[in-house]
Amino acid sequence: MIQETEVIIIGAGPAGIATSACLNILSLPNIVLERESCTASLWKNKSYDRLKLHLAKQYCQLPHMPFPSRFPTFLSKSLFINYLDTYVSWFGVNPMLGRSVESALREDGEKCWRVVARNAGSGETEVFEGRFLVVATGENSEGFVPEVVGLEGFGGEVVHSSEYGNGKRYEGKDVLVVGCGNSGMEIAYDLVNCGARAAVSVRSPVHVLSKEMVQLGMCMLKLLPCDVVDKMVQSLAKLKYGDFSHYGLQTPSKGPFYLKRTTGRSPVIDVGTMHKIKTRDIQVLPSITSIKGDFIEFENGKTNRFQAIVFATGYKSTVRKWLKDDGELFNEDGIPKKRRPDHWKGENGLYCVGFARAGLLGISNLMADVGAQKVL
Ligand SMILES: Cc1cc2nc3c(=O)[nH]c(=O)nc-3n(C[C@H](O)[C@H](O)[C@H](O)COP(=O)(O)OP(=O)(O)OC[C@H]3O[C@@H](n4cnc5c(N)ncnc54)[C@H](O)[C@@H]3O)c2cc1C
Ligand SMILES: NC(=O)C1=CN([C@@H]2O[C@H](COP(=O)(O)OP(=O)(O)OC[C@H]3O[C@@H](n4cnc5c(N)ncnc54)[C@H](OP(=O)(O)O)[C@@H]3O)[C@@H](O)[C@H]2O)C=CC1
Ligand SMILES: O=C(O)C(=O)Cc1c[nH]c2ccccc12
Repeated sequence: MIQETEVIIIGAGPAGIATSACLNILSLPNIVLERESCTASLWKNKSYDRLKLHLAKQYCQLPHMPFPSRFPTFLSKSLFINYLDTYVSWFGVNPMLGRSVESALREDGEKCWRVVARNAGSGETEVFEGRFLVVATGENSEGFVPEVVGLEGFGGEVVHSSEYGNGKRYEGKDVLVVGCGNSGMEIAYDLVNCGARAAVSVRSPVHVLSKEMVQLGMCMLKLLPCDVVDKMVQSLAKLKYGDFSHYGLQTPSKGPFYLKRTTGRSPVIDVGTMHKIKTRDIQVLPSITSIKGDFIEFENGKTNRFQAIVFATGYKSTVRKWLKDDGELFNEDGIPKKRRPDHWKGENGLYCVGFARAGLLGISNLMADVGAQKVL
């Protein structure tokens, strides 16, 4: 049996549920397909316990439902999840859960998209057809772990940051966190607070700002050019944190907001990690070259023993595995070829949401991007 609708939305994270809500308001029939057993699975099941939103709440709300004024400026994960659950029920979003999309294609001459999904309950495949297809599977669909010589022989525990809840079971252990993005830097801090000895392996320069500096920068960007804002927040960062190069952390030559705009890479928003690096409670180490048993060798030639590794090495989009005939919308990494605000619209009824390289802010801005082009 083929299930027919107007719009098929793949993914029930913040982007997918926001899209369905907007369509429900317009009374446009839609089906949301979600591979996991709940909505917003990244937030509910694949992020560490102490996670808080780094951006102020006005940058993280979904369309048509502002956060209540009683909510704090920076929401905890649980408050954000409560908000998402309320959003889903308020706008009648009703995803079909346990449906992992295996292919989506639009054959030549056909007027609709045909989507095949595996039902986790029955194990059978199901077919859906719709005039429009919205890809909302996210930039963080799958954890990325790099190939490291000798990793398979490592004796300790190895997890990706998406599997890390908290540091309780690492108490008293030596743990290496690979990657110094927001996940890696916060997990290292959490590990030390839980009684582990943590080190972070860093391969590239990184900006570190406080959440207040980011908030100030975002306000100033409405009035001032990016390079001026970058200079101001970098001066504030230097005043607050000082020079971290002698601890092993270099600063990029381009500014933090310029890099966010041009590459999507976020600055690290410090949650206390920098102080722990200063007090040498967290060690900064260079890239890994190889692993021999429990010993990990680094680019500076030094070798240290670790009992666990957390790969906080980022994520991959999985669009390329199942989306066929996407025209020119996505590149080979499953990320839109065009930059915001032109990134969301493909051809033949194909759209994507949540790929603006701007987190929740990109989803929050969705209606502004669409409105600016007068499509709806
Ligand atoms: C640890 C962590 C913390 C973050 N914190 C912030 C933050 O504080 N602020 C911020 O702005 N951004 C943050 N982000 C970025 C985050 O990705 C976005 O905020 C937001 O979750 C993106 O929403 P999304 O709906 O586009 O993607 P997701 O939330 O990833 O949702 C995509 C959904 O698609 C489903 N899916 C994937 N493939 C398939 C398939 N083949 N078939 C069916 N369903 C599928 C997934 O199961 C998932 O539920 C964070 C990311 C991580 C990893
Ligand atoms: N509270 C919040 O708001 C939070 C937000 N986030 C957001 O979620 C998204 C994902 O963040 P995150 O999980 O930190 O992933 P990121 O992609 O931001 O960071 C990955 C890190 O791993 C490094 N890395 C990748 N491959 C290798 C390799 N082969 N060897 C060594 N290092 C490697 C990268 O270095 P390189 O720079 O050299 O590529 C980078 O430092 C980001 O947008 C982030 O801002 C995450 C956590 C908390
Ligand atoms: O949390 C993220 O990864 C984001 O992309 C959110 C975000 C959007 N614009 C920014 C500018 C500076 C820091 C974070 C963000």
